[in-house]
Amino acid sequence: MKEKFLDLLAQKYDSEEKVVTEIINLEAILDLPKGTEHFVSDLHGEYQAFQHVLRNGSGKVKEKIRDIFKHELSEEEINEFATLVYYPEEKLQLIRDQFDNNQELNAWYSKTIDQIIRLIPYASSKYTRSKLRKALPKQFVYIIEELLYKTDEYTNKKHYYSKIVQKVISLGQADKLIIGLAYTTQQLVVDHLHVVGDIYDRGPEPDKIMEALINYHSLDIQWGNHDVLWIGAFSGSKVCLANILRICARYDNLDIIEDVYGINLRPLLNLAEKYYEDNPAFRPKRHSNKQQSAEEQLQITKIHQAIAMIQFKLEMPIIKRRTYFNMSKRLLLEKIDYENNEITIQGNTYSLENTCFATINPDQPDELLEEEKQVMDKLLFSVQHSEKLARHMEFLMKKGTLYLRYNGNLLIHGCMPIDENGNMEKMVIENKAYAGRELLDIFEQYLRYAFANREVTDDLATDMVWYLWTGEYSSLFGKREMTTFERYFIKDKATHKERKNPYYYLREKEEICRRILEEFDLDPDQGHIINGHTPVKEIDGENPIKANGKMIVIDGGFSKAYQPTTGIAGYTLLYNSFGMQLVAHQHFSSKEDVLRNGNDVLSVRRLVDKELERKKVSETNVGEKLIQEINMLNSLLKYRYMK
Ligand SMILES: O=P(O)(O)OC[C@H]1O[C@](O)(COP(=O)(O)O)[C@@H](O)[C@@H]1O
Ligand SMILES: [Mn+2]
Repeated sequence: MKEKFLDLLAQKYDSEEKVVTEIINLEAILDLPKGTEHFVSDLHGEYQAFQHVLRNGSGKVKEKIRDIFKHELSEEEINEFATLVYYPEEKLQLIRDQFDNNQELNAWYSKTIDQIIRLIPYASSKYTRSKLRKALPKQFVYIIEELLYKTDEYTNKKHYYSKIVQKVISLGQADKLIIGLAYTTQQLVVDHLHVVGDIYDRGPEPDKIMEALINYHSLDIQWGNHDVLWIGAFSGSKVCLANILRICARYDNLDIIEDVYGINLRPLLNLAEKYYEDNPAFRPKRHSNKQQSAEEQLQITKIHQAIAMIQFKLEMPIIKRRTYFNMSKRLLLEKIDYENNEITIQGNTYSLENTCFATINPDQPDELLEEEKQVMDKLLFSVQHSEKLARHMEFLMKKGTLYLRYNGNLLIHGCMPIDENGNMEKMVIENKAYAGRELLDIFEQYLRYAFANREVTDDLATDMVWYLWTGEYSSLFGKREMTTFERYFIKDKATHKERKNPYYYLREKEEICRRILEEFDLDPDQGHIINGHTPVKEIDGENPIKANGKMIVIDGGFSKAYQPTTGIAGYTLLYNSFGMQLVAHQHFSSKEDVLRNGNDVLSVRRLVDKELERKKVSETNVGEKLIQEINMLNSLLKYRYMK
């Protein structure tokens, strides 16, 4: 077996020199400082704010510019230059408009090309030449390398370099070169991105975030509860589908469904028009600047009710067929006194407000009307046949996992379900108990199975994806129940409360975090848990760094809808060879504001951890793989060349 494998490897490395060169190359990489990891979470459709953070590397781009040019450029010029690196196309356009003759513009080009060429070696100092080459704009690799590797000792070459730059400008290539190098810089500053969940829902442009991620050079995703809801819908779960439509209606984002993913909402609208009226509890949240007519608002309000009622009905058969989901408390449509418009929950009776029960048969409240059934069948068909959605969901599956162990840290969107004593909570699935890492692994297996078998819509795997959205032992939800029904129909706020898993107070304790890290076979002295999911209320003095630095919560709320409660516009985390830094972002106004005023509200930094010695690639996940490769190549060297 081993010989067979080595024979195959020998096809690629077909000479002694090739094997040796690769070994030397890999050994050299192991000795380089580790690349910068960038962590973001809870993007919630806020593409503009997200891409800004992505483009500025949470402040790293400006930091590099400042390091090099602080003695040469004013703060204003540094801001200008940084903006050019973030948004090269738009910034170039603005700059071109400022000059009224070509001579001045060309002088600007020449100065700028020189500056950006000086930035590249600094930004790439941690990488091999080959990695840098891969990050360069392809059409200009030769020219850029000539410019990069100039040495001042041969002054007679100086003329030659300025000739190259002049030629680039006179041939009208300056813009393209600057744009290419700006993206190279962005790419060099962050080596790898982690998206710790919740790309979808609430904000208006999750699809654009997905496109940006698809085009990003290196990343992984830990699914959030909202992401699995979309995966569930695509995998055939009608209740997940009803939920995503309900949330889109609630946040006035139905154009994502219709215009972006091409799903026809007409049948749903017809149903909604037939059975529903205006209803204050279902009017869309006004959080965008979108202009909307009264008629449009009314339509959305009706759709919102139609789909919410379908959702409540669809939940019931699942709760009944999966008793171990332990959700019988959520069979609310059965607990309603339809004559008196009241509901009794755990012995307390509440009157119901803003009800819209026209499609409910009180004798069998979970029964869908024939029309409702047809609407859901059509919607599911269109969802599963949307090419764009398929591409986005496939990418989520390819890059995503429920949790990730990476460079000693545990990345997980929500929580590890634990009890008051910090023990891993057990869930019995099909007569077998699972807890801790095993539970998360089985959840992920079900999710992958549901995705692979999309034509089946009511098997355990498909139901389980919905459980991940709302079940008490879901590591993504982390609460005991979701009180959507109560929030629509019951005034008493006490019924709206969603009790959190004990994890959310116990994670303040170092001891608990250490136990969880151990559960995942991670070194508790070295590792951290990195969570998203729960907005950190900076406004109330909540600290995102918990448990003596073992726990870091980076959901500061990109989501505009949640910013008033957090008082901040999101946290991100950076982890480079010197340690970890938490970055707090202020409210992002707009790209236009950044472009015109260089307004790039500087992020506050908090040091999470400082490495005593600079961390090298050899100590990382990537390093581990490289060491394995080196071992294989050494075996090949022995086997083939007797060395
Ligand atoms: O703010 P909304 O739209 O009412 O949503 C509230 C619902 O969202 C959730 O908080 C889940 O979403 P998050 O993952 O963003 O917290 C539920 O627990 C809750 O019922
Ligand atoms: Mn979440």
